[in-house]
Amino acid sequence: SNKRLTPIEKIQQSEPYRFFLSTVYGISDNYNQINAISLKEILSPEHGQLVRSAQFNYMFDIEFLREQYPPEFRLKPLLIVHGDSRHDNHTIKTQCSPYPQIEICAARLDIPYGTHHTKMMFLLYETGLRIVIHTANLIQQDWKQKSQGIWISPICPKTNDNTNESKTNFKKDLIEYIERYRAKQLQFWQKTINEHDFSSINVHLISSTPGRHTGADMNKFGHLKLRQTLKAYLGLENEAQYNSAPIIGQFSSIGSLGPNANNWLSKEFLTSLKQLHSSSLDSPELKLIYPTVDNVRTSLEGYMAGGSLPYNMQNAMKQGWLVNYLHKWKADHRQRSRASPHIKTYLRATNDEYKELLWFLVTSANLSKAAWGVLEKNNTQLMIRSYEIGVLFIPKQFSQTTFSVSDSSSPSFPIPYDLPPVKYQSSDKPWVVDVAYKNQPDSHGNMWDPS
Ligand SMILES: O=C(O)c1cnc2c(C(=O)O)cccc2c1O
Repeated sequence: SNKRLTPIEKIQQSEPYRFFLSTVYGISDNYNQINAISLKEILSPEHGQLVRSAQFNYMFDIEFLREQYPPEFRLKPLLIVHGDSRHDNHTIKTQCSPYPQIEICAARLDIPYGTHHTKMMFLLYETGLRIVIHTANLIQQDWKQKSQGIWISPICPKTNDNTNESKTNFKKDLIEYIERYRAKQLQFWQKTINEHDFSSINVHLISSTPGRHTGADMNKFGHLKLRQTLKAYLGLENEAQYNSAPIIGQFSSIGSLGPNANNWLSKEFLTSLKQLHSSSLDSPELKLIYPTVDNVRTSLEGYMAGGSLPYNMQNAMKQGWLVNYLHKWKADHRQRSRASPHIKTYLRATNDEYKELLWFLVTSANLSKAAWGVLEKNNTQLMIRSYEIGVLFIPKQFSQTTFSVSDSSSPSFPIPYDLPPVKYQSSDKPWVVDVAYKNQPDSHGNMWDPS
């Protein structure tokens, strides 16, 4: 149908997953209705009377952000949580100075090269508290022609019984995440989260906080939290049939992964992604989705899209072995093959047909040790450099054994890209941000010369 849905209709229709892609300027409107939402629609006054909000992110354009709030909400208290003086954040104070209602919290980054990647909103309405966890910076270009992922919680009602936990332990995990900032401006929000009933939440929280996590803390963050959650909740009957079930990682940047796959990717990291009780010998296929140079060149933004794909030559040249794992960005079924991905997702399918999923994760975390953590000191500590946050969908929490992907059966899971993934051709190269591309013009007729 060509009916334009209201923000509330979009959220109702997205049940039970509540997982959206950002709307894209330049594709047919039909593909911006179902499981697609804009920042203005997320902040729409339709959801209720806003009391105050908090915006966790990496990059901010405060004027742009304010414009996305309805005029009547622009005077409400707003807390900005950012990483200390990274990127253009040293201008945060300047951008916020005209607005006394905006408070600023600089997240401590005690480990070098860590970043505050987390992208999250706390929206406190008179009727309750909504959490939004997503992948987009708060700048216009991140919400215009890219593929971004967004999970929108129900509005959790106020309660005086602070034990109202979800079956996924979401409330406790979120409070533990916030506590790691050790920031007084977040104490109000810790208290507020505690005072709301989270029992309607059906996703697990997978977050990262900077630190050298040991002992009981080891499984609280990063890839060990994912490993432990999958182990505890996947609960598969005769799981042996899934030992070689394929795993997909999809992201918008890649860190330094070491001289070969065994260094971290296919040992430590893959062990967490494939977590099933039986440590079977068959190793599942790990397929990685990351844009080719041609994906970027032919995208709606052209080479400019590559500015948000900061995979640098210094890392790329050390890990040529990675190309064998790489697959193109292709999202024809969502009409987003040209909407460059800034979303990050990880999933496991039941088999090579990719008709059903065992689990699905949308997160801020790219493919890097800084985001997911790396085991140190003989596997007694997990060292994480950055703040990250994401939500994990497990079929059991939705009273299903697997998530159906085919549109036929409902409620099919709204996957962001086409499955099965398409391997790089021999002529394909991964996009690298700091090299020039001058032999073929992009969709705007421009070349890319970063020097
Ligand atoms: O979304 C993010 O958290 C994020 C973080 N970092 C970058 C960088 C960089 O760190 O150099 C360059 C370009 C885009 C991003 C970006 O989008």
